[in-house]
Amino acid sequence: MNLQITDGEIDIRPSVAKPYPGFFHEVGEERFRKLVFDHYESIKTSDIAFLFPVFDDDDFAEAQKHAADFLIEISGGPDYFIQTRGEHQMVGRHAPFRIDEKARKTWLELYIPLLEALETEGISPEYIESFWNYLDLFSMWVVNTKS
Ligand code: HEM
Repeated sequence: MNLQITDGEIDIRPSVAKPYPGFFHEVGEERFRKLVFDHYESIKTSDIAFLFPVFDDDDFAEAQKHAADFLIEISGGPDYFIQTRGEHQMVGRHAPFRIDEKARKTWLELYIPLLEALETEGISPEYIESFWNYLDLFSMWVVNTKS
């Protein structure tokens, strides 16, 4: 399975394909939520923890839920994010946070062991890769600060 991080550059926003719907269907909503939950848990002890509301359990749980709702929606699941948060506006929603290329790479790296675990659980590598490719490219959109 090929989970490589592409070098990004500030203000370069590539076109991005959504993950294959087969990824969400094969993983299932419960396991998908656990994936995003686990990613946020690993953020807590990472170099990018300072960007997130790690000192407020309720705010952190809300952030976790919003991220899962969004990724489920983008992966072909129910439109939870639009219903509760409105328009996606991901660039604007990330604008208050100083996100540089290094932070992006850390954010992505934290997904790698979690996605490798899905492969060992029997999820098709090509589905996992399609989700990864989405994260790899779309994460470039939210970089707003020079390293
Ligand atoms: C594919 C890439 C990404 C997606 C799909 C994504 C998605 C989201 C979503 C849906 C939210 C919640 C927005 C809201 O409900 O208002 C969010 C919040 C946030 N994201 Fe991202 N994100 C991505 C990449 C990143 C990266 C690379 C970083 C930083 C390294 C980052 C940092 C944050 C922060 C700090 C918040 C605010 C947390 C809070 O609610 O306090 N995101 N992201």
